[in-house]
Amino acid sequence: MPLPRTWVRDADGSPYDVDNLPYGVVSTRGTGGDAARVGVRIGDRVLDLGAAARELRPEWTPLLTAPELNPLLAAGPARWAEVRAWVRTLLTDVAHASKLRLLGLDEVTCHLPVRVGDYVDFYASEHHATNIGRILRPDGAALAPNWKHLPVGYHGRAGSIVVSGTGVRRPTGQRKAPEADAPTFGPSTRLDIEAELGFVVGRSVPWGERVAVSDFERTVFGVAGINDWSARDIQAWEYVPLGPHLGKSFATTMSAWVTPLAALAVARVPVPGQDVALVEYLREDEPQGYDITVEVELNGTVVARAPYRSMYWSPAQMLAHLTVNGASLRAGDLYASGTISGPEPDQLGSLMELSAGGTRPFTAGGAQRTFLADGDEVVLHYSAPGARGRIGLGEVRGTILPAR
Ligand SMILES: O=C(O)/C=C/C(=O)CC(=O)CC(=O)O
Ligand SMILES: [Ca+2]
Ligand SMILES: [Mg+2]
Repeated sequence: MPLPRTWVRDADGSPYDVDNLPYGVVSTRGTGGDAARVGVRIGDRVLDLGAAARELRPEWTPLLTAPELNPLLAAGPARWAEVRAWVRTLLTDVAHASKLRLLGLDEVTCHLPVRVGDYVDFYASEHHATNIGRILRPDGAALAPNWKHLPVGYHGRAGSIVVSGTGVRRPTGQRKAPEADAPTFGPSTRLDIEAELGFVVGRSVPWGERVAVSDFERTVFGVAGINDWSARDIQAWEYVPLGPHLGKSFATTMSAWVTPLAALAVARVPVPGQDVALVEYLREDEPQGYDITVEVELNGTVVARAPYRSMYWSPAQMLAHLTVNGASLRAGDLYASGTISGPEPDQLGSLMELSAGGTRPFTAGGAQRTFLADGDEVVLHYSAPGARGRIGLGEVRGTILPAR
């Protein structure tokens, strides 16, 4: 069966074709702007879904005219499928063209797409965990004894999640060189990135219930790009024994576009292989990940291509773990995979790894770098195989502003 074609100019065959259709929240630029509402990206345009609902599906107005995706997320998987099928019809049947409003990407402001409730960050890459473990704990085992028995994670700070394009202020805090007697206070000198994949929860799950690994696809709505900015000097001094805190809570950048799982069916791949027996709630017949690639660009130079398909833990296992103690989920909760690093030296998702703990500078944008300098711009580009060529999952962009 031939794949449906869109009537939207230049969108057919582009990374944002009708097989993709990620959701965002947009308002129109210009005098005063207008109210933020849901939009769908098609080519280099945005379908105003709020306006389409008002005109054509008034019963869906509450889901699609909100300034956040949360009402759509909360509507559940049957509704997600209906809305997606409807959008595809609108964009493939030219009879609808005159009733729709398409906005240029350059005409809109993209807002944080989700009001994030709780945010958890995992540590699911064996390559990353091994590399970081060696750098932070050179005298211990690279992987802690728990690492292959449960997806290690911590609760992050939802309130400092910002949308792609937001400037990131260099944080100030305490840090202590290993040989120093006492800590000092000042701007971080080891500011880093972490290229991650975020999973946006749709279905609410009441307090006391668990999510089985088999319920992943009806619980998670879609994925977003995440940069978990990390101040390595602050982190190294503060993290014992409770884990990451102010070294990470100052900012986390999220892509403007949330790609529904429905768009990623072609990108499903088995995880590389889990080599220890797991307790029952983490057992998945064939744990599946995604063949998503993150290109890490620093000041215009691609410094790494991080392969999500190399992650050890599957997103379904992370979700099952997150709720096994009865913790509830709300529409709009977010969990991130942890830094994506592959086995090769050009597949590392943090500068800490790319610079061997700050000991081996590399070149980006014509200059030497270990960690980030003020004014540096980082862009993470996400893509995956689709039904006809690669699909785009948006970008995560941020420029470092000097410390206050
Ligand atoms: O091993 C540690 O002490 C710290 C690890 C991290 O900083 C990584 C983290 O935030 C989780 C991840 O992104 O993989
Ligand atoms: Ca992280
Ligand atoms: Mg962070």
